[in-house]
Amino acid sequence: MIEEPKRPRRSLGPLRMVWREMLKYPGRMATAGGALITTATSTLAIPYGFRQIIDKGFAQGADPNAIRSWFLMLMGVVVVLAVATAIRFYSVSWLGERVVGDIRLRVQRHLLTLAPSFFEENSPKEISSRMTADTAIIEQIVGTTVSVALRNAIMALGGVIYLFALEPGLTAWLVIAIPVVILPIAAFGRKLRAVSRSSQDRVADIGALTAEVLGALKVVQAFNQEGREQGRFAAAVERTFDTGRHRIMIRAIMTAVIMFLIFGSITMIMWRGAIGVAEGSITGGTIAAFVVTAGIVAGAFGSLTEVYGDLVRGAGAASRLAELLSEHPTIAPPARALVLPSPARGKLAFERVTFRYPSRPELPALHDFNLTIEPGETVAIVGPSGAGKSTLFQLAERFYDPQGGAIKIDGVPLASADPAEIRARIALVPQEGVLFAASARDNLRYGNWHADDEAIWQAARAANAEGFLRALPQGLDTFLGEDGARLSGGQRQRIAIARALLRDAPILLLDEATSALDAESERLVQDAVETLMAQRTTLVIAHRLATVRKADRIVVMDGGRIVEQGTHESLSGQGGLYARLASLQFDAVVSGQPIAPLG
Ligand SMILES: Nc1ncnc2c1ncn2[C@@H]1O[C@H](COP(=O)(O)OP(=O)(O)OP(=O)(O)O)[C@@H](O)[C@H]1O
Repeated sequence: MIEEPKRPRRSLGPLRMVWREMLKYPGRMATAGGALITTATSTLAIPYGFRQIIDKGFAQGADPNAIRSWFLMLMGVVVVLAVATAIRFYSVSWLGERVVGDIRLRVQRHLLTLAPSFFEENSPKEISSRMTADTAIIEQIVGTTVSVALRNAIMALGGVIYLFALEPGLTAWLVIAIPVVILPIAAFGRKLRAVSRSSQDRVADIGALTAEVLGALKVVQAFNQEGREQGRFAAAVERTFDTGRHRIMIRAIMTAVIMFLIFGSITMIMWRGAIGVAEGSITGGTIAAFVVTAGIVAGAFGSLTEVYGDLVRGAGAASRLAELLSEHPTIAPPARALVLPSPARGKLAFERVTFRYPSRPELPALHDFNLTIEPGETVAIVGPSGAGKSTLFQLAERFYDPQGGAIKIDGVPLASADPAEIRARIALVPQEGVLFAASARDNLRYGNWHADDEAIWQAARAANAEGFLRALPQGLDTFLGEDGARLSGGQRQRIAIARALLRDAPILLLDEATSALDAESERLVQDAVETLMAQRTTLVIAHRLATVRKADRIVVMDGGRIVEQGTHESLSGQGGLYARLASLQFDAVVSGQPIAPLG
């Protein structure tokens, strides 16, 4: 949940963004506006009709035809009111849904252009809550609050004018009575909302405490802490009760005060009115119309007092969304992007690259780093955890720009090219096979949407994924479920490999999985990896002995620098970092033990 700011900004300025979105639908706005005015005026016409009916229709010896026409007219007003209300509700709710949909689309489109570093400082969880909670507030503003505000403003104004026309003397009393009634209600309402919020918080505490204690029940029982947990829970229950009692007390007082004020003022006004009727200066119909209209006007003012608070909340939500929209992408195509040479050769070079992650500026992840990978060459990167291996991938994909040096593909510095063009030349196989909640076919085609089933099966075969894909209940149409939960780790990796094969890019960035696989899976994945590496420039973060053996070159990294380079044989004999890492990690593979990560 996005937390409400402690001291909410009172400015309604950010709502301009919402207003601009609404203006894109002038037809709907006009329909909604027309219906709004119609409902407000026909609501006010009802007391006018009452007055006529009471004064004329109920009079002794009245003409039945006149009675009929007055009642028919009143029925007509009621029909207009009902239909216009439906149209108003549909149009404003439509606007609410549409505007929020449009804002969500805009925000998502913008988020997709931002560099990954943005999401390190702004958690995706918080952003997704802005996409749901904040947009829901805006939907309420557009779909309800604005229409409530306008309708009530029209009714309040129209009602007061009608009342003055009807009975100026009584209305003067009413104008004094309205603030006397409304202001305490508004003040109580605010207090009540604050207390309700803290009451909800206390209830949430109870939920959290219950979950915590039940989740750790074995520990609680093993340490004989039942008494302590009972005490903690009892304290939380009492706190909740106290806040609840405070809330209902305010509510009880509020009810008494409001009832007294409302019925008290109505009685006072009726009293004045009764004197008028006795003196013959006011008719019974006028009194009836006056009381009904006064009720409408008071209700309208009451609603208006709530509107401002809602608008402030809406402005807060809009400003949080506007913040996301105003975030500039740090990685963007240059004004005049260089075109990468065609056909692609697949040369990847890091030239004197120095890089620090924006969130850790004090720690260089790469130090004056030089590495050139020739077209078709396979380079295996090994090194201890935190050596900077994954950082090479992040920079090659241009998720970040280095502070010094350059990364070049086929001689073109990444910063001078369009990121989309760079990424089209790279196939990335991440350590964890990322799967989308979609069919197996779409998960594979993520590498290339033009691939037909024949190409998909060919890639699946090459990635050793054909067997399990064919065994799926609906073949390629099988839904892989949230995050591909229905597949094993090894199967997910092979899907990721098949996807990269379909992408058919000249450069392959492969982060070998560190998770232990059984021998059979391991062999299948290894075969698939080898098919994938053939004839491509490959940079592989290696965790398997088979991979480093196959590599043309092994680059050993530590602390963001290259410390050794060579082949498995040459490096094993040197007695350096590689030999140490290899003896710790690879012997296990050789002896058939589960594979442990090298990095
Ligand atoms: N997003 C990030 N923000 C800040 N620092 C980071 C980030 N990613 C990595 N680092 C830091 O940069 C350094 C290099 O990290 P990198 O992920 O490249 O190491 P690695 O060799 O791939 O390690 P491992 O084998 O554990 O994945 C580490 O000190 C790490 O803590």
